[in-house]
Amino acid sequence: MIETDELTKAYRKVRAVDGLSFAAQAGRVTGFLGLNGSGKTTTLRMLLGLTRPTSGAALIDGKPFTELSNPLRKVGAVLEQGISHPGQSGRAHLVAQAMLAGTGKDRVDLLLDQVGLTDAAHQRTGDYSLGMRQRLAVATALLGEPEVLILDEPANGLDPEGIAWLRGLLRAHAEAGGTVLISSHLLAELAQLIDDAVIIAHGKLRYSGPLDDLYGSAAGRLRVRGRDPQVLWRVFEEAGGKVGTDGAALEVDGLSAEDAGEAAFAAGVPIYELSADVPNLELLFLELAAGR
Ligand SMILES: Nc1ncnc2c1ncn2[C@@H]1O[C@H](COP(=O)(O)OP(=O)(O)OP(=O)(O)O)[C@@H](O)[C@H]1O
Repeated sequence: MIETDELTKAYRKVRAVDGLSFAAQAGRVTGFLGLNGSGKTTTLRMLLGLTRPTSGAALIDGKPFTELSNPLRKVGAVLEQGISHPGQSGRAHLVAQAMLAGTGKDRVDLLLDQVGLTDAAHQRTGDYSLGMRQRLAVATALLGEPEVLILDEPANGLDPEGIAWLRGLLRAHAEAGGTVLISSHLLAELAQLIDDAVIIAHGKLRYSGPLDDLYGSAAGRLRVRGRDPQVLWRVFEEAGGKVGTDGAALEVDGLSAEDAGEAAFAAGVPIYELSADVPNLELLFLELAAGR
């Protein structure tokens, strides 16, 4: 499990991270979301012991990274891409990283296969596409068979096939009991990958919880047409809805389609049309992430 408690990092002029408390649970894939400059990388760096917190705690299984007995085996991380030497092949890069981490070279070919780079194993990483570099970075993070994965913007540069691959990999890792924390500045990029979302703005927590609950809170507006709009207007308001009209149909906020249908049925008014807008998750994310 990954946990932060009132985590704060103050630079001279900015509080990059400001009293941030959240947890990423084992067995779940957690998205760490915020606009550019909201403090994501600073938080991940504190979790990885690369930046010292001004106050508060950044913990992995209850301990700061620097106090873990075997940190490279416990935590695999992708912080920025482009860490490999451009003249080195993907395979040579992984072999060198395995030596550095003391994990042995046995898993290198298996990992190349797992991230879909077997055919490009001997190609110079300088010639890799952005998506291939992301795959290599993920392979590097997996070298020590870590329980915890921390990935900064791993979906950046991946095409739909790459996203599907990443989803499968992260899902398998979580299902095996691992903890996954991945950051992005786009909710849409992570929507298919994550179970839980942590959203920050200006270093402060704005949302933490299941992605489904976020969808729930973004319940769409209903559009209703029926035989007697005036009666419907009244019964929807009595049921707790906020009612308006676009001239052709009633527009109802704050009621589920089920509640609206039942209320109309109870009032004896036939319904001709009842539809719900798809919740605009990106809009909701932008509102939360803007931190207003
Ligand atoms: N070493 C530093 N010295 C001074 N200010 C810093 C330092 N590192 C980060 N900051 C500031 O802290 C804030 C948060 O930066 P951070 O890189 O953590 O955000 P981010 O959410 O990861 O953004 P991005 O998605 O652009 O990487 C920014 O205002 C940044 O300018």
